[in-house]
Amino acid sequence: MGEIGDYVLLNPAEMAEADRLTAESGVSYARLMENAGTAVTEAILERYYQMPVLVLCGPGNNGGDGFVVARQLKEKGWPVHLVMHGDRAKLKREAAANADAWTGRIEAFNPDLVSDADMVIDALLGAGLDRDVDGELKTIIEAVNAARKTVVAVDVPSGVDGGTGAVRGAAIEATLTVTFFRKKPGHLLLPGREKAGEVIVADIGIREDVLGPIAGTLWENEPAHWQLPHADPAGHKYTRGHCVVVSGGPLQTGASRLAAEAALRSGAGLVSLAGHRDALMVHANHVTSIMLKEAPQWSALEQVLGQTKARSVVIGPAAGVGQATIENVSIIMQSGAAVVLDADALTSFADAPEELFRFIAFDPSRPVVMTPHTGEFARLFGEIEGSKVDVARIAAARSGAIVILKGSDTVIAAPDGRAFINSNAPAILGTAGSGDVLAGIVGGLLAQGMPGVQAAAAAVWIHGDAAQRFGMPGLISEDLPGILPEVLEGLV
Ligand SMILES: NC(=O)C1=CN([C@@H]2O[C@H](COP(=O)(O)OP(=O)(O)OC[C@H]3O[C@@H](n4cnc5c(N)ncnc54)[C@H](O)[C@@H]3O)[C@@H](O)[C@H]2O)[C@H](O)CC1
Ligand SMILES: [K+]
Repeated sequence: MGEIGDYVLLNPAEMAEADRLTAESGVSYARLMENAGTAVTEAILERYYQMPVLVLCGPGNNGGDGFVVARQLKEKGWPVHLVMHGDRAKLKREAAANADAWTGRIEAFNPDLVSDADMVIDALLGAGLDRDVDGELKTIIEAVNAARKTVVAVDVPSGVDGGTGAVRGAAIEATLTVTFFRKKPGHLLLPGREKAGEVIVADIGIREDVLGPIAGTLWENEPAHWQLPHADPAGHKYTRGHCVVVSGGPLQTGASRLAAEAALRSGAGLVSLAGHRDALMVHANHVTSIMLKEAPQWSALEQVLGQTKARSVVIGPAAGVGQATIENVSIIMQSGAAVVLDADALTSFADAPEELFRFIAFDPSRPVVMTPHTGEFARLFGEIEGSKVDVARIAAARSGAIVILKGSDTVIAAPDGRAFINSNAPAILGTAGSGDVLAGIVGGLLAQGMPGVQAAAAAVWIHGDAAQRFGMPGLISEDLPGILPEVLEGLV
């Protein structure tokens, strides 16, 4: 496990600042570019035997890195062709110097060069991408993608915005991307993540201490960021916290039961399902260690929360959209318990999101975590401009809740601006009930007193790791709670 700072993600402006601070400390840009090219060459030599390679260089420093790679591979005896897009005479300083040091030809693009190569090095555009790709550049990118060669991208696949993961017009589909110093958000956010292939981070001599002044608040979600609650040897089920999960009606009990099972498996000392008697009778056919508490309406739920001393409450999974859920949310928000708002608990406020945000503001001392997918998110927050990280951060600030914006690139954002991009979730996790399990894991961790942001980030990672451990097609949500002990054992 690394340090938190290892997982910070730098957007292009922050990366430029890292370069500048490094240059100030006496490491030249020429040295950084040489090191960048060398890192790419080494990654290639570690993975591949010699083969015919086409290096594509663009008009900026990304192209400069390409000239370094071309020179080094040629020195190793590789057959290298090199194409430059843009005007050779306009290359600046270090890029121009490396173009001068290239002893081979600079060729004009022609699709046969792609067909004749077995590997393509993509050094067309990196952090300097500032507009959509079109014209010859787009033709080159499309020709490379159509040829299905091994493609090694320098820094980011050209056309992917390193800050947001957006594809600007067209983007290279890389097999391997070698980036420098730290990953960029665009390596983890879709669709950029799918274009990048394997991502490796190379040390090019940028000093670690430059991170201090940059002080990024966006990280890849990794266990280094959180500490699971210790099971105190002197503790008992009451000290490990009681999580109450609100049930749906008798024909909609599965979702809340999945959440309850996940909460218990995540280490909550006690878990209760609360709802109508009819629904509890259905649950009774399925659960053993989970308790059942009658709470046909908000006033009874208030009593249950008091009697159980609930430390966390999960509401939403098939809870029903409408007034009853709104009233339940209102009562839960005043109980002092940490709260997980999912699914129907979010949709119930589609017409009056400000009312929900007022409930959240009742008591800023207890965490509220909301777990929307994109549809639920839009119902509460409308259309927000920006990357998935921007959007989640704005929603967290506006609502006062910790927002888990779900997807294969789930983003966790806190009202104070801290955010995490999760990257360990396999595609098999997109299955019915998967979100209910996630809500339950968050509830289980909150019941044990874990701070809200950490509980949210840990739950998302644990959920992804459980699916990875299942590792086969055919995963159903019922499989997940049973895998949680294995995941948790790996973390303590
Ligand atoms: N970060 C580091 O420490 C180091 C980075 N290196 C490499 O440098 C690039 C970033 O270089 P920069 O010159 O800033 O940008 P680019 O090479 O990505 O491109 C700028 C160039 O491209 C033009 N341009 C932008 N968008 C388009 C477009 N859609 N179509 C056509 N042309 C476009 C723009 O006008 C400029 O002319 C970084 O990624 C690293 O690879 C260092 O070499 C090592 C140190
Ligand atoms: K590139």
